[in-house]
Amino acid sequence: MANQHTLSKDDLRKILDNSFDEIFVVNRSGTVVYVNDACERHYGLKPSEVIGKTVHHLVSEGYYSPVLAPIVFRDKKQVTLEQKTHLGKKLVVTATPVLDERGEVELIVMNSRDITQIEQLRQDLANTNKLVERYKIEVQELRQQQINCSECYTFRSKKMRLCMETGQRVAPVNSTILLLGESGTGKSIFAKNIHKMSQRSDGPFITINCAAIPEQLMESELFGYRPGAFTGADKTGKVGLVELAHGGTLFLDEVGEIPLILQAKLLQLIQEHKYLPIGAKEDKEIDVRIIAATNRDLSQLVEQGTFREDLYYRLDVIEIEIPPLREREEDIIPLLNYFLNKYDSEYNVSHQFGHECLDILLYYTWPGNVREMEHLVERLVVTVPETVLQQKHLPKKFHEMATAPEKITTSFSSTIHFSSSGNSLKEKEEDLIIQLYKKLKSSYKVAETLKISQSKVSRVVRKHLANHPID
Ligand SMILES: Nc1ncnc2c1ncn2[C@@H]1O[C@H](COP(=O)(O)OP(=O)(O)OP(=O)(O)O)[C@@H](O)[C@H]1O
Repeated sequence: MANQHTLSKDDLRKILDNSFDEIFVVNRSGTVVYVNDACERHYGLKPSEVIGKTVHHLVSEGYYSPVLAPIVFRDKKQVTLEQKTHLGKKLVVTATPVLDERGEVELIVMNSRDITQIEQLRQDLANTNKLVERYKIEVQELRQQQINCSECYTFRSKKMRLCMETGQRVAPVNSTILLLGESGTGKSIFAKNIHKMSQRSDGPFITINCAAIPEQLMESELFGYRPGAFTGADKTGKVGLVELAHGGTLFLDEVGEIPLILQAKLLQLIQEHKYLPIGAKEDKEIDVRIIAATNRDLSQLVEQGTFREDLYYRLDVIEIEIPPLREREEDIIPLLNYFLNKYDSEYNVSHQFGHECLDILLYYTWPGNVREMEHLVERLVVTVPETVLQQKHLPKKFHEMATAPEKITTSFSSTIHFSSSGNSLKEKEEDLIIQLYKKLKSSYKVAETLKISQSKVSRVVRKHLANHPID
């Protein structure tokens, strides 16, 4: 190569030919006057096959498109565009005009960079992102299934999903959990699931129903006693339920019922992981995680003086409230089907819910929550010989819900009567929904007729017709 300051024509050619980007020069008549070796990669043509041809010829032969030169000749400005070649390459081409002294385009220098690979990478990345999104959904579904499968926990509602997510988050730590909720909402099964999701899952899960053990027996049942601890005691002593839970989870159901005199002992157990069995001289150490549940308002019990405030705060480290079934109607059908399958396979029979029957069960407010539903479904499975469970198979209270108080006559228009002229629009709308429901006996049909959502119909019907507890 020539000295550092001057480059020969050959040097310049070498530099241009070794440029990764294509350099493509056309003169004022659109004829290619120079192209470097990159053109072989882009078009599969040697420079000698391209030089001397016009851009129009190359484009009409289909080597690449679109053509940039005419735009640059017209605008006399730099233009950047994407081009595709017949070899499937994607190029980003910047065409720069070189003007003569009269301001006319003398040459156009085009610089083309192959972005096929970048494009491919971009495409791959987009596909990967799509895959990641899909996997995220699959993982979420698997996690949900896992939750559902462990202890057969069934739910679809957002409210229950949030509860479960909190449960999952706190399962691995040892903090005490307080489960709140009406009777039958599923607090015990929820507690079992937390245990299953915790590192203690191989250990025992011991339930103590504080309301079921007579007060005078509770201390010995819970904490056990040493041999000969008191008159009438078993000579070998007794292991308490608390000790049985060692290495696992102790579930204190209906904790609000625990007698005041035992609350101090429970407090010590939670705070120090120690307790004194009856008749023992030394405390016993224990490794348990405590989950407590109540359907009572513990703060009110504290105010009334029947529950220790310090114990309340100790229990209430993480509070999870399980909503009643009437506040999560999306769970009703999945739970009904879950129990139907469960009892059908238990009793080796086969049933399905008829539409009207399902409709009625959807509007029902379930004062006894999931427990009430489970008992009802078991009863239906056992007592109904037909395959399709119908309205007539339901207990009496459900029939009342479905019966219209006024006689509904033939045509739709003749049967809709607003009950009072002074009603608000909302009341009138509800009135219409109710009357139509009494006629059509299906929320789906009402929703379809009035072009409103089925859940709205369901809400209104429940409000007006379904507040009868069942037997
Ligand atoms: N989401 C659910 N999926 C499946 N079964 C459920 C679900 N929720 C509750 N159950 C079932 O409903 C019944 C009542 O639930 P559970 O005993 O857990 O309620 P609870 O809130 O602890 O009641 P209580 O306050 O009266 O002790 C149980 O048989 C339980 O297995």
